[in-house]
Amino acid sequence: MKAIQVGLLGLGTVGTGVVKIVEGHQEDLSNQVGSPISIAQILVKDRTKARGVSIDPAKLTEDAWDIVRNPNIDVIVEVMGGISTTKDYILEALERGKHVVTANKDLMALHGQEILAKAREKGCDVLYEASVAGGIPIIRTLVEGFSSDRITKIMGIVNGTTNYILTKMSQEGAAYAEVLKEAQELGYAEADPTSDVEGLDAARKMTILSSLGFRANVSLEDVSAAGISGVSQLDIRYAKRLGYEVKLLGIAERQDDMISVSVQPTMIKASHPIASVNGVFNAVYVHGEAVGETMFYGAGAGELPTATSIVADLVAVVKNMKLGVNGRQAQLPYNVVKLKTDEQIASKFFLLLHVEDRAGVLAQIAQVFSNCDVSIESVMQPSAPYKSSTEIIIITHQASKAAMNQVMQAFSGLSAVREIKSVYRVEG
Ligand SMILES: NC(=O)C1=CN([C@@H]2O[C@H](COP(=O)(O)OP(=O)(O)OC[C@H]3O[C@@H](n4cnc5c(N)ncnc54)[C@H](OP(=O)(O)O)[C@@H]3O)[C@@H](O)[C@H]2O)C=CC1
Ligand SMILES: N[C@@H](CC=O)C(=O)O
Ligand code: NA
Repeated sequence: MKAIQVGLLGLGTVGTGVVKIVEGHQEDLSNQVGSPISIAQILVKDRTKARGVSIDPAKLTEDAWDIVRNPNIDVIVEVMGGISTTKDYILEALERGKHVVTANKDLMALHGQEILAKAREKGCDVLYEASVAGGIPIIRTLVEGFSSDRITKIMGIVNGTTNYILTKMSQEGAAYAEVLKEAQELGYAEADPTSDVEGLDAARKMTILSSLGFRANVSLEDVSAAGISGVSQLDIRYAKRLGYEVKLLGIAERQDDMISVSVQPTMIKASHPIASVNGVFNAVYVHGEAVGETMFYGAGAGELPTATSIVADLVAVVKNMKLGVNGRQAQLPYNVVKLKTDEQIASKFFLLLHVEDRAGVLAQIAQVFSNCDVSIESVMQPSAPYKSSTEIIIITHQASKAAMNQVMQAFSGLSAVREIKSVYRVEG
């Protein structure tokens, strides 16, 4: 039986995992697809570098075109990362009739529609399960499992690095920079970890999830993103005291034909299942009109979990090859995005203010909320380490983002408010 020939672009954290799984599970894999799977060629930057797996050096190349233009290669597995040049390799591979499996959320969030359109034109598969929530089969779930439903909300912890950092800060009081370094050493963080900590990686993943879940042409510019670099130990302590956890949440919501997609550090009720997702683990909560609430949990990054999704996609491609149905599954969106305005996006909010500690200040603060038509759910004045000033924590009822912006603006002109220390969206 002729082996399926795979060209592997990249032999880093994920690529090494792919080699281990394809080799270690070879018998199982070939039983499922009816042919052996062989990794025929591998792209690396540096052929002399020591690798975590034993590789026949003759398979290594430093020139991607050797693989992309190799007529014997059936499937390209892209785990090298990067956007512009990588897109050229993938489009050329598709042009030549090769199927593509990729973990590259940066590329799929920015150029997914173009790549999927080319795949469809050429009758090729492009599968990208590993690109969101590493080892959790969430893309397959949205596309196939929920094909019968209308999804109204997707809420996810989709970045392992930031969840790892927030968990260590919350459970061990660890310092941000130190934990980020650990996450990098463990292979969770992106080559440039700014995209993890500033929310861009999660925004890219939410672009992919919301496009698939809402079957709409969501683009990265439609997603508002904020990261965790401003989250302090104080915020985490106050959140806990009030029964919340701080998590970097991607939140995509749909009401009729209006949607909103955002990524931000969020205070989530400790009793919500997503609040107990810790460490490098990811979770995606999906609400559908018919199914109600569901949640999917697992490792969101790391060598073997991510490689599991890559190899599962490889199996799907080969099964399609056997059935002669490649290229039929590329999901092109058929709903046109209408983004909610700030007046239409509503949530509860947490505010931590540093204010003057004298008569009438609380009344002035309450007046601002009243003027902006924002209703207060609770107020707390914890004991704070200041002399003539104090801290006030306010949790609002549901309020529009626009109304909260007005509140902030009013506070910045109020002398009794020395500083708006933090503002969080509140969920659950
Ligand atoms: N790490 C993870 O947990 C996850 C990663 N991903 C995505 O998977 C992809 C790969 O990530 P990861 O394995 O962590 O990355 P690494 O940096 O560990 O590996 C990248 C690999 O690609 C090779 N490479 C990169 N650029 C070039 C180039 N221009 N020419 C030749 N070879 C090149 C490198 O070669 P060399 O080894 O010689 O340096 C290396 O083997 C990324 O898109 C990432 O976002 C997705 C989910 C989880
Ligand atoms: N850097 C990413 C890796 C997976 O996509 C993360 O931390 O989740
Ligand atoms: Na996944």
